[in-house]
Amino acid sequence: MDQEKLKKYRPYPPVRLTDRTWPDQVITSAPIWCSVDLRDGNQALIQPMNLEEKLEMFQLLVQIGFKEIEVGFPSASQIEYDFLRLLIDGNHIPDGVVPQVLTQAREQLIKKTFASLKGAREAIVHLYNSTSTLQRDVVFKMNRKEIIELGVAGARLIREQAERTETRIRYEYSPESFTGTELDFALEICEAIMDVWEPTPANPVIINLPATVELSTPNIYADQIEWFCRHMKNRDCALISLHAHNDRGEAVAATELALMAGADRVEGTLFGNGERTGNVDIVTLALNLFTQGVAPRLDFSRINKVINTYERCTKMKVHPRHPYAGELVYTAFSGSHQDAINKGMTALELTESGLWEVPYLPIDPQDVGRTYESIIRINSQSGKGGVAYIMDHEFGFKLPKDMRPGFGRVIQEVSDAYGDELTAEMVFHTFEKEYLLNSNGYHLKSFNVLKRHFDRDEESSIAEIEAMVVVKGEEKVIRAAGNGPLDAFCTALREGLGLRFVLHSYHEHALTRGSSSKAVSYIEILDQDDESWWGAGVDTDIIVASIKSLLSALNRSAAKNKKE
Ligand SMILES: CC(=O)SCCNC(=O)CCNC(=O)[C@H](O)C(C)(C)COP(=O)(O)OP(=O)(O)OC[C@H]1O[C@@H](n2cnc3c(N)ncnc32)[C@H](O)[C@@H]1OP(=O)(O)O
Ligand SMILES: CC(C)C(=O)C(=O)O
Repeated sequence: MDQEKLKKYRPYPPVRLTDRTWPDQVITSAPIWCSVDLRDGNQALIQPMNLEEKLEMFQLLVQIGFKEIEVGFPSASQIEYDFLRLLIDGNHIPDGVVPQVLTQAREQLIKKTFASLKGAREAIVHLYNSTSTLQRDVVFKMNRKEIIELGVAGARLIREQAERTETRIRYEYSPESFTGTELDFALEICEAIMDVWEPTPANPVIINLPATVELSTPNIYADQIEWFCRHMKNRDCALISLHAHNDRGEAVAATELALMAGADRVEGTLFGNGERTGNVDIVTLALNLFTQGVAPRLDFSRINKVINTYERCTKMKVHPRHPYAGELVYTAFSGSHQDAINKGMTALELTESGLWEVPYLPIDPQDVGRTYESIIRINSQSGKGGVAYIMDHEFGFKLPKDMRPGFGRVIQEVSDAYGDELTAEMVFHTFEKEYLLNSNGYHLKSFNVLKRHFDRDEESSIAEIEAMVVVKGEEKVIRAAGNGPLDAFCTALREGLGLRFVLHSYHEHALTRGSSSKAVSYIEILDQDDESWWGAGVDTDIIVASIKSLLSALNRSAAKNKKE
């Protein structure tokens, strides 16, 4: 980049706080949450929500468990005002949920805000004015004293109005653009406002310290919050609230560190909707707590429902890689991840610890209402572990470990040629084509066990079989005896058809999914060149499944020799 352009920017100054304590703190409980989806989120939409959408969003927020919801800026426009009226007149605000409204420190706006609240049981009135050096100079053209007077005048009017209404009013003040404000000045104006409102420990004020624009690394926001909490008078009369924006992509981290630094409350939005790069994402914050074993006191156990309502109301899309919620966040395409997840899921079935410990998956998808189905998806980056996972979890085929590399290579070839993701059905179809339906060489027409005797020790067990096998379109009857039907069939193939191979390994299991009465058999042979070939066969009769499986291996070997 052009070096000259760097001269336009300067580093953010650190906070002088050498004895900071927040790095040693651990978050052990959820903060008070306040959703600002209907105000900060809504004001950033290309098409702000209409009344129906606002109501649907409000009801979603209530279902999630928010107890404080900033429902708008009722003095700003008719629709914002009407929404307050709809909530109050329509009795849509459940007990225990407090609506919050935002206003500037301007007389007409404050009066209209109170008019909008008529009839509400309780409300938080949120006053703000900008305090940063930049806004003082450029927007307000006021010095520090005048900015304090503006805020204090607004606070006085709010108190007067609050004393005249039946609604129980709680107060909130934001020195807007706090992170662009000198800390001592932010403290001075907040204390001046608190002097007007006279909060008590039983009736505390909310002091909201917003990173209106995210300007620094998260540790500096945490330092600012710790500094503020340590220097303010009457700390016990205030709830310190955070309101981070995501301009540097660090809003979640900044909020977490600032909670460690002593804040009590968080304002944010679902999926981080909000001005520019958005507000802090409450879904991520809450589920980050959840994965540490801390109750988030918000319910995201049906995340898809939350996504659907959010997308419908805001007309925004949740990114496929959004933490905890994105379409792809519980999916591994790459081979080594799939292998590790497959092993982790299997280990989980065996452990009694009750702990969720699966590589690459920090949360159990089922805890947010997602299924395991999409954990592993197959494309050209995938490996044998992922393919085995799909065969097992989607279709109930537990491929023997030594069979997996061969089928993995088959899938790799198919996905390379296809150039796109393979669905689970395509994986299974490939398995069927490669192993179960590959009857182009030897094909079983009939199979009979003529005589069967077995003793306990299998020392003098004997079986005689007769089978009709179609070889290149021609039916051939073969017979032989052996110590079991499979052994007899091998001998019949060698003696009757002149085939040369050795049976190397054998596996079988019942198929529990789909066709519950069937079994699958997997057989590995070594051909005349000592090369290994796996086959598979499915049947209601396990012996027939093993015969089919042997023919499958022979056919695969023959097809390879034909190619050469
Ligand atoms: C960081 C945040 O998200 S803060 C919330 C921002 N949200 C919104 O602004 C959405 C809703 N706002 C609106 O619809 C409009 O801005 C309204 C209705 C509130 C006000 O509208 P208008 O008065 O017509 O216009 P506008 O917003 O441009 O007013 C700017 C004036 O308000 C002053 N002002 C801005 N913020 C404040 C404040 N918090 N307290 C007092 N005065 C303020 C400005 O200094 C400016 O004064 P000037 O006219 O003397 O230059
Ligand atoms: C009004 C304040 C809290 C705000 O939205 C911000 O600073 O981002």
